[in-house]
Amino acid sequence: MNKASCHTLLKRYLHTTTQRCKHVVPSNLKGKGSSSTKWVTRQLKDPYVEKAKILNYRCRSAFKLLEIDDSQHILTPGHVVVDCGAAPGSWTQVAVQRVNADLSTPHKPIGVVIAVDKQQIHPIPGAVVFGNCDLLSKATQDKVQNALHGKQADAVISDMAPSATGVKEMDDENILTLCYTVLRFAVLVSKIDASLLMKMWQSGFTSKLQKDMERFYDKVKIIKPISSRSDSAEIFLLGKHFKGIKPS
Ligand SMILES: C[S@@+](CC[C@H](N)C(=O)[O-])C[C@H]1O[C@@H](n2cnc3c(N)ncnc32)[C@H](O)[C@@H]1O
Repeated sequence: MNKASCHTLLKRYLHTTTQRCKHVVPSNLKGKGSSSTKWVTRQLKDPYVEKAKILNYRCRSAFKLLEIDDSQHILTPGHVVVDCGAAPGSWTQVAVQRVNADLSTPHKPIGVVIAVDKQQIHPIPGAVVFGNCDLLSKATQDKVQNALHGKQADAVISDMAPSATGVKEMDDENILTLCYTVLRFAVLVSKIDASLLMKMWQSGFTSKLQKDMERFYDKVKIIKPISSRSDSAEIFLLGKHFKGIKPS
């Protein structure tokens, strides 16, 4: 293949992939010839990208949640789940499948999944979606709480991440702000025994966050799924068995 047709092929692939999973193209790579080519090459080699296309997931991230849930059992038929930072929607797709999976008892109540993101989310059958809604704002948090119609969440899951600036200290602080927002929100909307799964970038703040989660959850562990790229600082903190808020 000559250089021109290779470039056309990569451009076409980049176009179709970004239609599915816009946020995955790191903004600092967009428009930069060799870096974006490197990114496309990595995508082409990534088996999870291909698998996501075959299984109709909007994003390769689906496999991280599938993998975590297979071993940790966070999502159960009938569950109420809040998915924070949900766009383009692959975690929501997985959650909808898992909370509605019990076909053996047709009258069992079906699960509820509420998805929220500050970007647009295209409709996901079986989920209530709030796109263009920033979870840092009280208005968004109120909207999600109202959509729960008095129910409490069995699981709050968050794959939220800020746009990376490239300045590590700033990026670490930005994701930490998101994590504490999710923790506070989870404490507000969760039922006793609920779970909280959230993404964090490994940093000096990780153990403090883990300790703070332990005030509210019986068990807190750090998970790095195989499907999470090994060169990424991404980790997931999982809190299980929400203890509720004890009066001090
Ligand atoms: C890695 S993506 C999530 C991918 C998603 N879990 C999936 O499987 O499709 C991170 C998302 O966090 C969202 N996000 C970042 N800050 C946010 C905020 N303050 N409120 C809501 N969403 C936010 C971004 O817009 C982005 O869509």
